[in-house]
Parts: sequence; structure tokens; C-alpha cells
Amino acid sequence: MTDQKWRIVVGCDDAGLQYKDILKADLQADPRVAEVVDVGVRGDERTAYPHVAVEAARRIAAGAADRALLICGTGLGVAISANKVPGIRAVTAHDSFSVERSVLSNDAQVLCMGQRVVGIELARRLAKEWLGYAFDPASSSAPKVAAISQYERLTGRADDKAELARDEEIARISCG
Ligand SMILES: O=C(CO)[C@H](O)COP(=O)(O)O
Repeated sequence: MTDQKWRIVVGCDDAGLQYKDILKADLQADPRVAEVVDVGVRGDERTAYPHVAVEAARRIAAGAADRALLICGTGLGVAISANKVPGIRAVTAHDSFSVERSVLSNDAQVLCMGQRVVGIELARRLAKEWLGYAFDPASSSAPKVAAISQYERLTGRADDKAELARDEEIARISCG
């Protein structure tokens, strides 16, 4: 459980619009939520899911939001896209345990669901449960999440010299 009030971004493509709007209304009505920012799509918009997901993820990476809830047909494309933004850990989850562990094990800031996969009442329940979890930086999961960040940081380096240093550092990363 957490006392934190979340700043949340919601987003979807046309295949996730109905769920996004319902979940957005739930989040706006939840006392644990400080702010909900909708990055689309709305109405008849046809923006493809990668653009919406990356926009949402960038807001988190920039510190303007804490979390994002993204919906597409499957919840897969938005997760893949959001994960392209450095520092972002996005997951697709349609069950209670995975939603819990996405936060407590993985410190995932982005939860993705598929409107064509999960029923709306389960999606609503999962989003509600999701708000109740906060990652514990003192937990045994923290070094594993730190290792993910290290891999990301090191594999992002471009030049040859850095590549050598990167490989050496990668070899030293351990979740021990
Ligand atoms: O589910 C989607 C992407 O993972 C999206 O809503 C539909 O994508 P499409 O099958 O490429 O149209």
C-alpha cells in the first residue's frame, strides 16, 4: 500500500479508445490520483500506437508524470514502443499477480492492456489494484532493476572506446 498520489498519463490507439476513456474516468475519480493527462487518441483520431506510447513514456522519463496506463488492441505494441524510451520499463499485464509484480519486482512505470484481450471489468479492477503498489527501493528486487538500468545505459553508448568499456562493465553486472 502507498500514500503517494500519482500523476498518470493515459494513452491509446483507436483499438483501445473505449477502454482508455473508461479507465481514465476511474483514475480521475480515485483519491490516490493527483493528475491524469490524456495524450490521445480522442474521437476519430487515427494516430498509430507507437507515437502515443512514446509520448507518454517521454513524459515519465522527463519527470512530468509518475506512471502511464496505455491501451491498444493487445497491449503489446504500446509496451514495445514505450520501452524504446530510455529509463522506461513498460509491461503488458492482464492478471492481478503480474500487475502487482510489475511494480514490486520490476519497478515498471507503464502498465499496458489490450482492449481485445481483457474484459473491461477486469481491466478496471487491475488498474485500481495497480494504484495501490509502490516499488520499494530497499527491496531485494532493487539490484535487479538497477542491473536493467545499467545494461540500458551501457548498451546506449556509441563510440568504439566506450564500447570496450561497455563490454567490460556489462561483464561485471550481476544481480547476485
Ligand atoms: O494491438 C495493437 C498493437 O499491438 C494495435 O491496436 C493494433 O495493431 P495492428 O494489428 O497493427 O493494427
